[in-house]
Amino acid sequence: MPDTGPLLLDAGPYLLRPLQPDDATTLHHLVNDWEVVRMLSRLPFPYPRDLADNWIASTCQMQARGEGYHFAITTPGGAFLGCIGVRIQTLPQVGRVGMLGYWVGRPYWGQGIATHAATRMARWALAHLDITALRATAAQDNAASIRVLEHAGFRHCGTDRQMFTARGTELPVAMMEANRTDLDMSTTPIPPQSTRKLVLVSAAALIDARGHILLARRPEGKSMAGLWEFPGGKVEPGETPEAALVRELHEELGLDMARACLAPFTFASHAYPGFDLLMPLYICRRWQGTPTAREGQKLAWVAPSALRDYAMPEADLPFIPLLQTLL
Ligand SMILES: Nc1nc2c([nH]c(=O)n2[C@H]2C[C@H](O)[C@@H](COP(=O)(O)OP(=O)(O)OP(=O)(O)O)O2)c(=O)[nH]1
Ligand SMILES: [Mg+2]
Repeated sequence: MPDTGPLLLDAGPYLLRPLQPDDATTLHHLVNDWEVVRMLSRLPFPYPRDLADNWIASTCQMQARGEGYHFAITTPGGAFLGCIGVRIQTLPQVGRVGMLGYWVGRPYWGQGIATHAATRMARWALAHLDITALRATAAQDNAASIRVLEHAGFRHCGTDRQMFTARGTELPVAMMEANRTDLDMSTTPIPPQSTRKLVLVSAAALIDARGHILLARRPEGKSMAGLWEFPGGKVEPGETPEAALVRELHEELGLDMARACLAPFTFASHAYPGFDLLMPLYICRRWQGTPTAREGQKLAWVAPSALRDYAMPEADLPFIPLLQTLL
């Protein structure tokens, strides 16, 4: 067994420690959740209670034999949040690699826990284990997990298909890899919350007499080029969100409208890899002029039921069901 140093790791505000037999009840309670299990390739659903005991016992054996290292993710106070682990595999041509896997209980989603844990675990594994690289797979429909791996410094290295026991079918997966040159072992890659940039963007759902919504396709050269968005743009210093939107709709589409025609509808709050987006979405049914693509963007009037056919930035996805309900 390699010298791994103490197996109590700090992961930002969380802790990683080896699994213990008395974790079984909480582990079972959190993992026996369809939304969790459906993203994990080898786990059955329902997840039987005794599997939790057996799994924890097997992680102790794997660790003793130097075959795998599995940790509980906890708060500093010891509350159990999820699991993360690396299992060593020897692949032809590649040699020994660590397969990274993790899950976080649904009540704790959206807090960056998996990112902190994966970031720490990846660095720990490459620093302490005799492996050439770490690999991980995530179902293609698990965007959150793919983002976690990207944040932790993994690169996309291909696609594959994997059996997902709970879903009873093979699914496409993203294959991701990180080696020692991918990860800057000396620094903590997650910026502290205070250094992340918050970007305020105002956007509009322009709705015509038929109840269709105007989408604009972000042009080449802009970030997220090719995705369909709600027209709008960044709020400049000193501007109100409404004034910014009136200005943007004029600049981008040649429309004129009164601020009073913008009705606040909902907002998006989304953590992109490089910044946090806060984006109020206004509903607008009255304007002057005909929307004209002034920035080389494509425009489309889209029926609410067809919104899902247009690839959108991740931040916008929660808008779709809300607009479908409204219209
Ligand atoms: N306008 C708009 N931006 C969105 C949407 N969804 C989403 O994630 N964004 C992101 C993309 C950008 O990072 C940011 C808006 O930036 P932008 O590039 O459109 O800003 P802008 O119109 O002021 O243009 P620029 O002068 O900065 O190039 O918000 C959306 O539905 N509409
Ligand atoms: Mg814009």
